[in-house]
Amino acid sequence: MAKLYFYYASMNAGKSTTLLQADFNYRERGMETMLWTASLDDRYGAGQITSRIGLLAEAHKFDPDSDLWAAVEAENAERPLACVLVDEAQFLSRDQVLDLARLADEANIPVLCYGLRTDFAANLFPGSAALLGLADALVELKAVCECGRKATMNLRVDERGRAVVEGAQTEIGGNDRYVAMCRRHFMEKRRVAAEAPREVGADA
Ligand SMILES: Nc1ncnc2c1ncn2[C@@H]1O[C@H](COP(=O)(O)OP(=O)(O)O)[C@@H](O)[C@H]1O
Ligand SMILES: Cc1cn([C@H]2C[C@H](O)[C@@H](COP(=O)(O)O)O2)c(=O)[nH]c1=O
Ligand SMILES: [Zn+2]
Repeated sequence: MAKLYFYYASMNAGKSTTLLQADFNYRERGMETMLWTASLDDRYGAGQITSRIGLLAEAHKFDPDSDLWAAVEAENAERPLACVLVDEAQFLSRDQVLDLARLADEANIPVLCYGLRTDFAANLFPGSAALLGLADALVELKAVCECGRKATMNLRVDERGRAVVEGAQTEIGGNDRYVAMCRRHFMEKRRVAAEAPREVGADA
């Protein structure tokens, strides 16, 4: 029976690299894959999965209205799929995760999702919460904090590198906006930022 996998990590842990490697493994054996990524993450051009080490591939784009069940079923009828690979899975809705689970259960297509566990405030993303609840297999990928511990958290920083403790959950960015850290250093940086006196004119 096919499974729904969730490969989760902080930023910079090699999620996109691992996805592209898995895709390559299937395709070099002559098997068909279907790649997806979030349309809102347009750092490298919408509809492209790019890893920091330079690998890249074209992908289908999902947004909150995308019907993943219908799109994958239609593709599978054209060319039988060995698996479906989804990057930026934290941005899936709960209903979309339910559709991915159904693709594994009813269409027998393995679905491999890659994404963040938590946001800059240590809260689960909707897609991650649904995947943690529904996936058959949870696999943690690892990044390293500046202190050498496992980096499980994502610190959002401003242009001067100071922690940002408030804001919208979604803010697209890369190494300029986020630093992967262990929990201890994540908490420490956020506490320092929360206690720092506000700059005069900061709201102007
Ligand atoms: N030039 C490079 N050569 C080898 N590894 C690199 C290079 N640049 C970045 N990396 C590594 O690639 C990883 C980030 O890969 P990526 O797939 O983009 O991460 P994620 O999708 O989890 O944010 C990090 O471990 C980083 O150290
Ligand atoms: C922590 C956090 C991240 N995001 C965004 C920033 C990036 O565009 C993606 C994650 O990219 P990855 O390197 O492929 O893991 O998610 C966000 O919108 N809000 C957050 O709190
Ligand atoms: Zn640390």
